[in-house]
Amino acid sequence: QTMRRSRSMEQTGGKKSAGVRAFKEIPHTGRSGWLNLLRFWKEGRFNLLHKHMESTFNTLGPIYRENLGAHSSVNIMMPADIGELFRSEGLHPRRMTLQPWATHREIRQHQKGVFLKNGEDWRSDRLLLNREIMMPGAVQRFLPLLDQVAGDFSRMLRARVERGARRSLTLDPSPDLFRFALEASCHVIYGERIGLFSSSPSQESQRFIWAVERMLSTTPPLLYLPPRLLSRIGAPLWTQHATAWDHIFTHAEARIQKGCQRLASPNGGSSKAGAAGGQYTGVLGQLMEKGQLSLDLIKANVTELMAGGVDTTAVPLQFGLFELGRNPKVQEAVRQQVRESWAVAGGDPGKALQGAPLLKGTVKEILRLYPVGITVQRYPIRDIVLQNYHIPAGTMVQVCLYPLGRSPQIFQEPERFDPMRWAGGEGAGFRSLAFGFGARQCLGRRIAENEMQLFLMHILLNFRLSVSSKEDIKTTYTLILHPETPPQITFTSL
Ligand code: HEM
Repeated sequence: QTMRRSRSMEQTGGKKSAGVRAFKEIPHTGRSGWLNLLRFWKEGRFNLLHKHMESTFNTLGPIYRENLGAHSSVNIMMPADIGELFRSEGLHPRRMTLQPWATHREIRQHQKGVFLKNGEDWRSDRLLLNREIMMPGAVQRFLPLLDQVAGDFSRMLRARVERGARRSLTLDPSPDLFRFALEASCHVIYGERIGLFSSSPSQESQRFIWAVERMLSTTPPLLYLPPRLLSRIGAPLWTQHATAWDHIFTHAEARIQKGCQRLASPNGGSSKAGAAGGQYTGVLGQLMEKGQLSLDLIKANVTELMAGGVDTTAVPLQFGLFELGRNPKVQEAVRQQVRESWAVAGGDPGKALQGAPLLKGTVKEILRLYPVGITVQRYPIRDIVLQNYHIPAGTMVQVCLYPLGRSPQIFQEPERFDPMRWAGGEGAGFRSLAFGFGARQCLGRRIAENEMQLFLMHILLNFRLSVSSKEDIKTTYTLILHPETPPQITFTSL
């Protein structure tokens, strides 16, 4: 495909102006969405969507259109274009609706949380939730809870490692990482520890972890087919998807009921918001005490937070342990800073993180190379011009995070795992976007960032990490990006 542009656009410096005539068609991967979808299906390309995007940008240039089934998007990756998209997202930014999720809520008559809502309804709920999840005061409240879980995880692992004669253990840490992330989510959201680091974690939790994985993996193929039709004919894929969601709702419902009972008990509530006997009782407790959201909306949002909060942190931590293991010098530099900071922080997790900016850089670096969600979508509310192409208002524009993070046009030596790069100017302006951007960015961002940093802090204080092979990990996409085969990591006690 040749990528020709409007001459008059180039003459006006890329700004749409009165002199602009026809805009050329954006390069595309094929005109028919249904033919494209069939090709995707036949070639098993759904699981390699991130690689497909990367190679398409290499072939067609920094902007292209893709039609898949009934969906059509303009795909972009350059920071300047993303900035322009952000400026046109409006007061109620919209991303692509995950229709199978929405259909599940409608069929089961559940309320929708902020992930699925739009317009003023979304905005008013989101502003209330921000106060309990995103604002600095909320972070101060939940930081000690995350620190406790991360510290306990390290102690549990240390005890296992030291049971052997060699003070070292090689394992696939992914099952432990999922337990860590679920334990951390339950502590922050319900104010409750659920004992997942014991030798016999509950079956209920194992089922929850399984259900989230199944719900995620069945979403991408269902996105392109009409879920209402599939539910009517009882298609197996739809049945699996809906059953997985039902499990997730049942798990959340049980925890919420427990939380309600605890808060209603004589010493459960107190004059302090969200506190039971002066104790922080998690996001659920805060929301219930404030009473600004109805109980049904609290349930809907808490369920979404639980569904969105486990794999999204557990999976990048797998990649992170691997990258630190295969880059011993980087690992040592981060550990050095963490040790110094920990020594002066006096057990205060907030202070410890503040004094170790390389931890923040490490998390950014993990998400640059392995963004959990590979795209962020927006529908601009006004016509915009990207790469000299005219994009009408209402077009779905996708920011493609995987190609962005690995582009030599955007990052120097992008293949190098280098947390230091974020300390310099390289990070400025729409480059670190794994959590999205603007008012609609990830609601769990502060939880996730702190959870991952504290996890890595305790691991680096206790263990040296190594890997037997430095080969790149093959990745696969099932709504989130994860390793095709989880890497083995060697933990050696320090
Ligand atoms: C490394 C971990 C995570 C990553 C990379 C991530 C990424 C994202 C992204 C890209 C979005 C869309 C943002 C946008 O459209 O601009 C999003 C939305 C969201 N995320 Fe996360 N997420 C992570 C962890 C979490 C956690 C731990 C939770 C819950 C505790 C969570 C809950 C949500 C919710 C509720 C939304 C929808 C927000 C809205 O539409 O207003 N995420 N996330």
